[in-house]
Amino acid sequence: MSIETTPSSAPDPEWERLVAGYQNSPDKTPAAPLPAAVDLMGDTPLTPAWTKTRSGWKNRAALGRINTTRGFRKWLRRQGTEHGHAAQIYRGAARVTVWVRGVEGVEVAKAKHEARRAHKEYRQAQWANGKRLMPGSVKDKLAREMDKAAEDSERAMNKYRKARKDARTLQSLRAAAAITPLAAIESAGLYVGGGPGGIIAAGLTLTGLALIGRRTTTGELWSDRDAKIGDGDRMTETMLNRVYRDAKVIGSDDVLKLTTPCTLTADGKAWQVVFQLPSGIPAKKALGSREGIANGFGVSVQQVHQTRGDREDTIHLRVSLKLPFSSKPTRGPLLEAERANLWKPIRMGVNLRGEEVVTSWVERSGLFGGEPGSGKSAAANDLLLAAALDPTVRMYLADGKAGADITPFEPIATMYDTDGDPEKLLEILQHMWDVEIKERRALAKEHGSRKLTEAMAVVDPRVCLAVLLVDEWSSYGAAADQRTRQEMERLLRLIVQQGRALGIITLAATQKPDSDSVPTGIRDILSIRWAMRCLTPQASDTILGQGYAAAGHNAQDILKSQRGVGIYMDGEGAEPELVRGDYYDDEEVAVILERAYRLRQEAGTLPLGPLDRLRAADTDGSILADLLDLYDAGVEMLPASRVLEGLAEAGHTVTADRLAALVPRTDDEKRRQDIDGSRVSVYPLTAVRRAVLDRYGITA
Ligand SMILES: Nc1ncnc2c1ncn2[C@@H]1O[C@H](COP(=O)(O)OP(=O)(O)OP(=O)(O)O)[C@@H](O)[C@H]1O
Repeated sequence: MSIETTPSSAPDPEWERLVAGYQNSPDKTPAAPLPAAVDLMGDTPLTPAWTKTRSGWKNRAALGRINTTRGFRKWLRRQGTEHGHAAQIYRGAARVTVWVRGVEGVEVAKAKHEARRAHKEYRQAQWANGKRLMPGSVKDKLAREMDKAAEDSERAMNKYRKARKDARTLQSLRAAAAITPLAAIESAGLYVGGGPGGIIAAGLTLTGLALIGRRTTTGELWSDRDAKIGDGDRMTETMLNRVYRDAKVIGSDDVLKLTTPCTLTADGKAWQVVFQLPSGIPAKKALGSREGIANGFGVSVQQVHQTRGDREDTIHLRVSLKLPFSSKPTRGPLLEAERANLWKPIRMGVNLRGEEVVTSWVERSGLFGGEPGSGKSAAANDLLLAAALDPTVRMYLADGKAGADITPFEPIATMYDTDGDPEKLLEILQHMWDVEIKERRALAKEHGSRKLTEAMAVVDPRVCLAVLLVDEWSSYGAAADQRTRQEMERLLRLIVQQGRALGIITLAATQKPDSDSVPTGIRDILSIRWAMRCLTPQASDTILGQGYAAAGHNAQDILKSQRGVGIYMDGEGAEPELVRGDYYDDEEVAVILERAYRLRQEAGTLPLGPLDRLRAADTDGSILADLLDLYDAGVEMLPASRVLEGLAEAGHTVTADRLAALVPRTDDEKRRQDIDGSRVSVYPLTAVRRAVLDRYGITA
């Protein structure tokens, strides 16, 4: 049987027909264009047509402006760091210099050391060889050693010279390598573009150096993406939803509707976003879940700040990258201010965004509270020092703690109590009610109004503001008997209520803000509140108002280290915010008060001292004032003859009988005393003071 075969190279028509439709070589024919896809979503072209409209261009321009401003702010922020361009250029120049110097210096130093050592050995060998009286064999040996040392020294010296020469050559080469391109660029710039070309070329050189120095010595590169929160993430929409879900503010299927994107604040200190909560979830729920939210972001509660927007479902969230207010406080403006005007709003401090918080105190009163050392007195100083620098303002100051906080104000205060004495506070309140309020009411009537205003003050110098500070009311309450306490409360309430429109600003400060220490009736009419760190949410609510702690404004959250920081509520209806008061240390307070004293001296508004008031009363008052002047410091009694003599010198004709009638003495005080060896009739200082108080109500 034979099998018919065909050679493999022979054409096979049947096979050719089968593979005719398949090509295994690249197709040279151009592919037919595919038909355009149907625009199912209706979103082509990619750049919507509206962007090319007038308003579209306007929007683009606005966006461009925003981006430019942001870019500039970022650049400015960067300049203060080691990534600033000046720092980069400096680093670049330093690196180039180091490179040009090279490392050959080590070799040269080594060779130099070797040469010195060899030379020293040669000198020693030479010295040994120079000795006389030694056997010839030893002398020969020493001579050989000396020759060898000379050779070694010569060799080491040559080596040192060569190392030095090599180093210089390499340094010159590197310097040429570094300088030639710079010189070439500069010359090209000058040649092509003249002066401007030279400047551009210098700019290029600096850019080159900045590029070389862009890494810090620790190898870090600049990135504005380092604004991370918590575990090191940037705030994103996904993160936000996760955090609010985990904190159980929204359900697991709910999503927050972002009104703005998550962005860094202009100062680069926090992330911020505005969003709407899903339908049916009140802002209160989010505001009350600060701990959970802080936990979700991995930051401390103090770093999370939420405020309600203008709608019940809108939240403004700010997450600070660092603990806010942990840096040094900024310098208050009063140190530089020549004078102040209390009719205008005054600066109290700065808020979280670093913006200044200003408040108008006209027709307002305030309550500052917080645990001891939280910064109440410093905060009160923001108002008191501004008031002091307005020479028209009368100041009434009382400190129940009997501390030293208001002592520096004594020379300019109309009345003050720094002893925590309830009787003295009562005297101040009585004076304000009987004199200040009465005079002011009459003045307002004269101007045909029920209020005293700045416009009236401009035309009538008698119209002015007055500040009443009652620090630590509770201490006065505790030290007073029931009748005095009730009277103090009654008067304070009347002064706050009626003095408001008549230009009297009342400020109460307390360490323990509860209803025992600040009577509710008074607390409710004090409209500006500042809650410094408190020990309980209840104490915080006592200052700010019921329900604020639950709504996320809890002064207990303020850290002990954040002194002078408090939740500030500037009048009715205002959203509370965290504010750090301006701080003036004791020396700064003294400087400001010295200026305040001078201003008042020039304006003639320094308060009358007790002796001035006594002199102004009547002739007897004038005699008593001069009599008090006779008692030098430390003198407790004066002989009657000396008193009569002193009064005659002061221009008063006073007989012994008239003096006895002016200054009544007890039987004990009338008893004669031994003075300079003789028994004489005397007038004790206490008797004179008593007479002044009984007759004129003045404590001298
Ligand atoms: N705004 C502030 N910035 C920085 N430090 C401050 C600020 N306010 C207060 N301090 C610091 O806190 C300390 C205590 O402040 P301050 O005396 O005002 O507290 P206080 O609440 O009035 O205390 P007390 O109730 O005992 O009188 C100050 O000595 C100061 O060091």
